[in-house]
Amino acid sequence: MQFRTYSAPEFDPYGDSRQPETSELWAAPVAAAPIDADVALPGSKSQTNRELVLAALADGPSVLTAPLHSQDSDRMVEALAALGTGIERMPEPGIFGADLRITPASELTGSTTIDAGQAGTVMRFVPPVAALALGPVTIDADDSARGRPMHAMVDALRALGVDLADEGRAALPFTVHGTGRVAGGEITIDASSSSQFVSGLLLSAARFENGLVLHHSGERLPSLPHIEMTIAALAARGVAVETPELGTWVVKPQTIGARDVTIEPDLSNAAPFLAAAVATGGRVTIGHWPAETTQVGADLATYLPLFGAEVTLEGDRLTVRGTGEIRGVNLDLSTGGELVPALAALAALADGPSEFTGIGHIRHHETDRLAALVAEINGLGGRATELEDGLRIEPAELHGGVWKSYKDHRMSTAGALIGLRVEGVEVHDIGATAKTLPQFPELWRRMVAAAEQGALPA
Ligand SMILES: O=C(O)C1=C[C@@H](OP(=O)(O)O)[C@@H](O)[C@H](O)C1
Ligand SMILES: C=C(OP(=O)(O)O)C(=O)O
Repeated sequence: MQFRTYSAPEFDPYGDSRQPETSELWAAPVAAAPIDADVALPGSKSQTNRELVLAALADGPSVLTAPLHSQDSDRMVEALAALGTGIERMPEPGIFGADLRITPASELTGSTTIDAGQAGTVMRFVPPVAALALGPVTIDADDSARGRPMHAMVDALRALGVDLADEGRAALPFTVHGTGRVAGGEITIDASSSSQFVSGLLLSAARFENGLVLHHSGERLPSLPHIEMTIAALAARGVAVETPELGTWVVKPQTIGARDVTIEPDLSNAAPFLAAAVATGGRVTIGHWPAETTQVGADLATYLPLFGAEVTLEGDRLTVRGTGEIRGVNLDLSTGGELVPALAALAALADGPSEFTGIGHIRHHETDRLAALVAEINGLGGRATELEDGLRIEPAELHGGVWKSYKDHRMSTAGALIGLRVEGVEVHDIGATAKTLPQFPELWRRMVAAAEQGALPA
């Protein structure tokens, strides 16, 4: 018998991840001394949400150890449970919440509504799963996220033979009229606004009757490491994705294997913490750093030395030491758009000019991140300008003021980073960090406090 045991967290040391936007201003703590801290981080959003989808489509139960518990992962759990997946919280939670046991539905069922919240991974990974369910599935998102691009997914599903009602808008909300089967076949999409269209289609493709031959036709393809993460997650479950040429992926119809997986810490959420060491000439160490990973946050180990930091990896502990100097950098961040807010905040504190390019697509993230970063950095006296596909940030004396988050978790953490060095920065809506890291305010407070009291254990 199918069971649906997912319920509100009994163990949630940091409160409800569904917390509403707060209108309060959060006084960003100033680092009175160079940061000197060990920081432990919860699981990767991108890995958690991929493994949840694959576990729901697999041929038997899977256990996820150390998954993320945040708004984005909660929305994914709820979406898959609404389609009939059994998701059970295991006893004896770790410091960041319970492990999860996922039991696939014998038949995915529709006649339900799914709320993607703000999660790009839910809005782009779940529609193909909904197409495999029997009955209509309406997918919606927060008001602030309804404008995020969905046309590539709408067109792709229709080309694969799926009946989809979108009132001609190619945007959320829309209804997928699942019949319990997807024909599949060969299609071409333009994924230049988000790699998540490719990942979302590949995750479900092995369950399509004819598999999938997917071509990307746009002028650029951002976030390639995230597509590699999708391919690696599929490979670990026995599903081969062939890439006969750049921009083409082939998946044959096959079984997705059940598998127990330990989720890595979220290395993109490591960005503001590691950058804090650079900003204050201090030290931050993050434990459980994976030796090998497809997470793009691993590139921080090559990016931060360009700003003047020293980076060392001893065992599974990555340490960043600031040298007191913060250099300007020129970086193509097309592979790692989600690192931009933290690196732009660091650049705003640098002694020389910086340029970040290859990131036009981040105008479609939680907010238009190029416009938001320019507005907020300049609002504190900085000198940031928008480029066609990026940002230029020149040195300037910054002053305190309100830093707006635009409901974007990475804007909130970028404001906190500047606030370490600039007195009087008040972040509007630090609660936005609940999207992927509900513990952020507490972890940040402890990191800053550790500067005066000695390092906290990871
Ligand atoms: O597949 C994923 O898990 C993600 C892919 C990327 O999306 P884009 O390609 O839209 O930038 C990234 O920015 C996002 O945070 C997570
Ligand atoms: C772009 C991001 O999120 P999403 O998965 O919602 O696209 C992000 O976390 O930086």
